[in-house]
Order: sequence, then C-alpha cells, then structure tokens
Amino acid sequence: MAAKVYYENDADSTLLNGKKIAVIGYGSQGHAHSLNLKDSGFDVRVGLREGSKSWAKATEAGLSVKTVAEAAKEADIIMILINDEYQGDVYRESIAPYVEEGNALVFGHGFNIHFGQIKAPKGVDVFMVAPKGPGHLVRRTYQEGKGVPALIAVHQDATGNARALALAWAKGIGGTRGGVLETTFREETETDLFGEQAVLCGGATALVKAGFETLVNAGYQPEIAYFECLHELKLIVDLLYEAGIAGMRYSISDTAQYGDMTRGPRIVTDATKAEMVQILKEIQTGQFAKEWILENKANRPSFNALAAIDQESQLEAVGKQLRGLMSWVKKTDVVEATE
Ligand SMILES: NC(=O)C1=CN([C@@H]2O[C@H](COP(=O)(O)OP(=O)(O)OC[C@H]3O[C@@H](n4cnc5c(N)ncnc54)[C@H](OP(=O)(O)O)[C@@H]3O)[C@@H](O)[C@H]2O)C=CC1
Ligand SMILES: CC[C@](O)(C(C)=O)C(=O)O
Ligand SMILES: [Mg+2]
Ligand SMILES: [Mg+2]
Repeated sequence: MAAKVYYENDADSTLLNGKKIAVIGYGSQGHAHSLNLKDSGFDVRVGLREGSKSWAKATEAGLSVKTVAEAAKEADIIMILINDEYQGDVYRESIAPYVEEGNALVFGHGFNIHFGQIKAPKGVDVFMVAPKGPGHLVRRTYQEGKGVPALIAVHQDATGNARALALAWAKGIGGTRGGVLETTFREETETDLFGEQAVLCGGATALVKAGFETLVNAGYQPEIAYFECLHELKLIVDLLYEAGIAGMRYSISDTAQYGDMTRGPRIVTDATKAEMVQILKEIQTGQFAKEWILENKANRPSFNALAAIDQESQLEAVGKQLRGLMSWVKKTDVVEATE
C-alpha cells in the first residue's frame, strides 16, 4: 500500500493537554469535534454567534459557550467549523483580530484556504483535520468506541508542531481509530468536492430519484419503488463498505450480479464519465467555488428552490411514511432534527 495510514499509536494526543481549544460552530462537525475532544479530556469551549439556536444545546451538553470573538480570544487552537460560505467573513470580523503568534488555526475542510478566502497571518500554524464522514457519525462512532477515518494536512507550520497537533486532534476525535491519511489542502478540497457532487451526494440522490421516478411513472406502487431504489441501497452499500464490490456480489444473486455487470455501464455511460471530468474541472479551476460564493451573496435563490422541490417530492413523502412504520429504523438525532 502506497499511502501511510496513521493509527492510535502514531499520535500523541497529550500535545493538546493544557491547550485552550475553541471550536467555532456547533453544527454537524462542530458538535462532534467539541464533544469528542471534551470526552477525550481536553479543555474545549464553543464559539457561536449571539442568539444562536445551538447555544442552549451546547450548554446542555456540558460545554462552555462563548461568542466567536470571546472563544477565539482565549484559545490557543481555533478550529473553524462553520459553513464554508460564511467562514471568510466571520474569520475577518471575529477571529483574525485575536489570532496570536504561536496559535493554531484549524479547518475541517480546505475550501477557504485553498480558494484564498482566508489568508492566515504568518507565525501561526494552519492545519486541517477532515473526517471522511458526516459529523453525526463522527460523534456516534466515537461514542461506540469506533471512529470515522480522517485526513490531515498542514498549510503552514510556524511552530514546527503543526503535523503532530493535527494527529493529536485526529486522535482526540476518534479519527486514528479508523485510520488517518496525510494529504494537502488542495487534494482534500478537490477530492472532497468531487466525491460529494459526483458520487456520494449528487450522484447517489440523482440515481435514487431517477430509479424511483422510472418505476412510479411505469405504474408501479411508490412504496415498492421506495424500498427498491432507496431503502435497499443502504443494505447494498453496507456490503460494499464491509467487503468491497466482490463482497457485495458474493451476497447478491447471480441474476443480480449479471444485471449489475451488464446494465450498470448502460447507466453510468461514457457521457456520464465525461460529465464527471467536467465537474472535476469546474472544481479545479475554482469555477464551482466562485458560483457557490456568488449564490450565497445573492441569498441562495437556486439552493432554496432546488431544496424545496426535493423536500416536497413524492419520494420524500413516501419515505417519511414508510420509515415511520419501520420500528427498526432508529430515531437518531438526525431523524429528530429533520422529521
Ligand atoms: N457536515 C459534515 O459532516 C462535514 C463538514 N465538513 C466541513 O466542516 C465545516 C462545517 O460544516 P457543517 O458541520 O456541515 O456545518 P453546519 O451547517 O452543520 O453548522 C454550521 C455551524 O456554524 C454556525 N454558523 C453559521 N454561520 C455563522 C456565523 N455567521 N457566525 C457564527 N456561527 C455561524 C452555525 O450556527 P447556528 O448553530 O447558530 O446555526 C452552526 O453551528 C465546513 O468546513 C464543512 O465543509 C467536513 C467534513 C464533513
Ligand atoms: C459527503 C459530504 C461531505 O463532504 C462529508 C460529510 O464528508 C460534506 O461536506 O458534508
Ligand atoms: Mg467530505
Ligand atoms: Mg464536503
């Protein structure tokens, strides 16, 4: 194997002892990093905007909560876990004035450093600890004694300790239980954006929606279409996760495997692959980043319209109803927040 994978014994989390840690934001990643680090024994405070809906939640979870400026002012290590699109403004207004020489600025994704939205001052460490999974699972797996794998990268090493601190942080949140790989801000940013757009989120939801609509338009029951195209996808992906493509194919019927191997390439065609290359180019040239920044400056007209269409879709309505009847689908924190 070419890449070195770092595990528990490769990281010294005692480097975080005595450090004042600020986690800015308490969303998907923010709650996971701050609670996992607190449970790992470190001195964590959360920085939020005044009036934040998360203030009471973080306080009830036993965390010390302050404004972004107060948290940044007293911290040695500042992890920025607010939305990528707002990080630049919040950094300039409420974090930059308090960043001192020898401090560390940390990111969960490279977007703002790589696309030049945040320029860190000299004399501070700038590194990244990016879990390769949703924040709610970073928290859930940590509590189960497991961990979500993570990437680390160093953009600026002012103290000579940046890499060791990144590994220490990754250990503190459970990342070294799953395995940590070293990368660059550029590689993490471009691959993460590509993965979420083309495969994990954009590709997967487009595939599910197209399959569901094809069956329903052909007159099949929506409930059956939902089971076939969305519910069962999780069970198939679980096998892919556990044992790769061959492992998944070991468990499915030979009929399914023949259909998989002969029909799959008719779905993801050369045209689809050419579109993937185009999507990657838009990421690499900064075109996507520019579009997303402008979309936010205009108050998200496309984002809101597209999200509303999906939220009101038949697929989502049928899914909500069916999941309500499945006692084995647990009422997780994500379910409670969205249904
Ligand atoms: N979601 C994920 O699993 C992953 C995310 N990342 C990265 O982690 C970072 C955080 O993303 P994510 O966890 O999804 O974000 P969320 O949208 O879940 O949470 C954002 C948090 O930032 C706070 N916030 C938003 N605007 C401001 C502001 N102006 N001032 C102060 N606080 C603000 C929100 O406050 P409030 O609570 O008040 O709304 C909220 O607590 C991003 O860089 C993302 O790319 C990386 C890997 C995976
Ligand atoms: C797949 C989406 C993601 O990149 C993630 C959970 O890793 C994100 O930005 O949320
Ligand atoms: Mg990701
Ligand atoms: Mg991402």
